[in-house]
Amino acid sequence: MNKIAVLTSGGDAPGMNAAIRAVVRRGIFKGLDVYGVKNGYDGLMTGNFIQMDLGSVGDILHRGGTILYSARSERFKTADGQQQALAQLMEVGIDGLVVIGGDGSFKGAGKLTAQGFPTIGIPGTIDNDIAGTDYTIGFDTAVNTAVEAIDKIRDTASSHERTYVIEVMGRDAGDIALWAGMCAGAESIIIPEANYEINDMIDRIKQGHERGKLHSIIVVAEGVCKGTDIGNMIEEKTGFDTRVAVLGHFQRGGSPTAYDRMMSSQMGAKAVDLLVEGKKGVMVGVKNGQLIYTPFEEAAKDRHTIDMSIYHLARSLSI
Ligand SMILES: Nc1ncnc2c1ncn2[C@@H]1O[C@H](COP(=O)(O)OP(=O)(O)O)[C@@H](O)[C@H]1O
Ligand SMILES: O=P(O)(O)OC[C@H]1O[C@](O)(COP(=O)(O)O)[C@@H](O)[C@@H]1O
Ligand SMILES: [Mg+2]
Repeated sequence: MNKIAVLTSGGDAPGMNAAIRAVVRRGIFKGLDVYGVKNGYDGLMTGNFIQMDLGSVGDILHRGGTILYSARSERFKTADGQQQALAQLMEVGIDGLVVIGGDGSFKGAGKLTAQGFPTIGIPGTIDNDIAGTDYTIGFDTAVNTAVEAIDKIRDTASSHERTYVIEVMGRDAGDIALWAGMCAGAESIIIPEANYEINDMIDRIKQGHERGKLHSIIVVAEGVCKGTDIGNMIEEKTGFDTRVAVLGHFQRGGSPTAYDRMMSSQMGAKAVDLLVEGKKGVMVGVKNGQLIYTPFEEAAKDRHTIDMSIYHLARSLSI
């Protein structure tokens, strides 16, 4: 293994830059030439490579986003697109590729491995929705951003005695909603992993009101429904003054937390070490605090699980 490349793909996540830095610096430390691929799989197909030196990743550890840019590429999903990417990798003489991204990106990386090209994945998505790892880079920062926003909304909700529905990100997963809801003391948390009963939620809001709790915070994961749908139902069934806030892409930006920087640094270095050891077709992950790796197919086969004990605890603490 002499030359490796790294790219970021799918939705960006705070900590991706820290992971790029770790891949580049660990690669150079191990005597490798390291290339960055710009614009994810799009750049792989068009040969948008740049050689990275130690200074190229200076001053990025603390920055959100990704200096390599990210993309979602429909063309790369085709066999033709994948052949084109392999041809570009051959032309530059790249021996191994590190893909920082989410579940979709690893399906793509798996296709390259199936053609014999060594690829290693690093889980980078705010959604924390990847099986084979307890943690994905960016989740902690996104949750902290959401909690900070909800705390601020609570101030005004309380002053105006309003009910607030807050829609957070999570395409198919409720992790951000669960953690943000728990940590910001939401009265109800609505996630795709648990059946929600609208009447139960309404009863909880009404019971709170009867006890003198005149504002309520409901957190809903975007994967369940729109916050406005819940807001309209609440207003209709309670008559309480209700507002809806959609946190949106705000959750994807910002300086990564210390935890995200730590995970990015460890996973980035581990990915390079695995390539050097001759591993391919695996995703780096963390289980019970230990760095591990899982074949892409296994990570894709299993469904990511959420800790439902947190859901039940949150319900019991927000009565
Ligand atoms: N089945 C697939 N085969 C090949 N490439 C894929 C496949 N699924 C996704 N990809 C590639 O990975 C990119 C990122 O996937 P996406 O699901 O958008 O984000 P994420 O990786 O964050 O989950 C897609 O735009 C596409 O180029
Ligand atoms: O940036 P886009 O294309 O609007 O995508 C939004 C989606 O991306 C995410 O922010 C992150 O998801 P991925 O990491 O799978 O790309 C989801 O929470 C959200 O549903
Ligand atoms: Mg995804």
